[in-house]
Amino acid sequence: MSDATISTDASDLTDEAAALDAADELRAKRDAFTLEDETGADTVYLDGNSLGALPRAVPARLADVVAREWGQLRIRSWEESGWWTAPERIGDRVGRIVGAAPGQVVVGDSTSVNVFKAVVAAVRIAQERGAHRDQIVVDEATFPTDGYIAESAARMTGCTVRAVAAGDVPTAVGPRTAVALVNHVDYRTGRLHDLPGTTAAVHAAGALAVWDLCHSAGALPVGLDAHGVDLAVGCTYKYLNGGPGAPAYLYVAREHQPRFDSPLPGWNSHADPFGMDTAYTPADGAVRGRVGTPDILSMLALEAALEVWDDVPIEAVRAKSLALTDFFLRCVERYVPAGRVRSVTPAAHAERGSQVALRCADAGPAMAELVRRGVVGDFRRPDVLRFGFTPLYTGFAEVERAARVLADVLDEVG
Ligand SMILES: Cc1ncc(COP(=O)(O)O)c(C=O)c1O
Ligand SMILES: Nc1c(O)cccc1C(=O)C[C@H](N)C(=O)O
Repeated sequence: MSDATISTDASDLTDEAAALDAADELRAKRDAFTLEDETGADTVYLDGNSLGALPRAVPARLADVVAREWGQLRIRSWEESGWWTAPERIGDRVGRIVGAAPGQVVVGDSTSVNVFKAVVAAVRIAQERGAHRDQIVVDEATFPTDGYIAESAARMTGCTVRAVAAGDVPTAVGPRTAVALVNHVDYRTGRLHDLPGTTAAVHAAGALAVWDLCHSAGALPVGLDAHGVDLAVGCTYKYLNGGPGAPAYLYVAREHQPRFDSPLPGWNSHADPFGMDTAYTPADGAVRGRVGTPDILSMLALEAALEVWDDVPIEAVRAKSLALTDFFLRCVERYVPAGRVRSVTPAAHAERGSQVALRCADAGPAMAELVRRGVVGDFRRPDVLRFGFTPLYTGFAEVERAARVLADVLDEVG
C-alpha cells in the first residue's frame, strides 16, 4: 500500500522516526542483511523473533563450503577446513553474545534436543547432591517443546513436573527441587523474566537453573557467567540470524562440566572418538554436550552469520531494542483507536524482551492482511499479533510505517 492512501496524521512521528534513524549507531548494520523481497517491494520485516533475515555474507560462504571444502577437499575438510571442531569454535562465538567465557558453549542439534540433554544432566547433578530431589519446576507459559521434554525427562529420572508462573519460580523451589527450567523471554507476550534473581533463588534452594534463551540471545545481554547460570540452551535462527533450522546451542557452566552426564552420549562427545572404543569415556569440557556428526552446512552458515556481531556491543543492541519497542508502542497508541488492541508486553523496560505482542479481536485475519500490505509479523492463536524487533536491521521509519498500516488494517478488518 502506498503511504498516500494512509490518512492518519503522522507528521511528527515520521519526523521523529527520521531523527531516530539518523542518530542510530547500529544503522550501518542493516546493509549486512538481505531485506528485499522477491517483488522488490519494501517489506517491513518484524518476524526476526521467528526467523532472522539472511546475512549477506552467508551465500558466498556456503557456496565455498559446498564447492571447495566439500566438492574438492572432501574428507580432508574435517581437519583442514576445521569441520570437526566447528561446534566448539562456533559455540565460543555464541558464548560472547550471551556472556559465556570460551569453552562452555557447544553448537549442535535442535533446541528441543538440547533441552533434553540439559534437563536430564541437571537432574543427575542435583540428585548426586540429594536423591530426594525429585521435582522439575517448569515455567507454566513455556514454549511447548520445553514442557513436553521436561515431562519426558521427569519420567526418565523419577521426577514429577511442577508448572508455575515464571515469576513464582523463586518461591516455588524448595528442598525437593532438582531443576528449574525457565524461558528468559516469553515467546508469546515478550515478557523478560528475572534471570539473575531467579537463578539466585534456585541456587538458594540447592537446585540448578536451566534457561531457554531462544528469545533473548542476540536481543539483550544475558550474562550467563556473571549470573551463575548452570545450564542454558537456545536456537540460532531468531536474533542470531543463523538460518532456517540452524543448529542450536548448549551452555554448561565450567563448574558443572566434570559432572555433566549426558543422556545422549554419542561418539562425538567421547574423549577419543576415533579410538572407536566400545566403552564410553566422556571428553572434557563443552565437547561433552555433543552427540553425533554435526550438520556442517547449517553450522558453517551460522558461523558466517555470526560475523556480523564482531564489532557489536550487546548493550547497544539492547538500547536500540528498547527504543524500537517504545516507539512502536507510542505509534500504536497514537494511530490505533483506543481499546482496539491491548499490549500484553510489559511496559517496564526491565520486563520487556525485543517484541511487542498485541491482543486483539480478529488477530488472524488482521495479520494476514498486514503481511499482504508488506508488514510481516506473526499471529499466535488465539488472539495475539506478534511483532519482533531486530536491532541490527530494523529502522524507526519502518516501525512507524508498521503502526500506521496496522491502524488501517484494524479499521478495515472486523
Ligand atoms: C522458547 C523456545 N524454545 C524452543 C523453541 C523451538 O525449539 P526447536 O529449535 O527445537 O524447534 C522455540 C521456537 O521454535 C522457542 O521459542
Ligand atoms: N522454529 C520455527 C519453525 O521451524 C517454523 C516456524 C516457526 C518457528 C519458530 O521459531 C516459532 C517461534 N519459536 C515462536 O516463538 O513462535
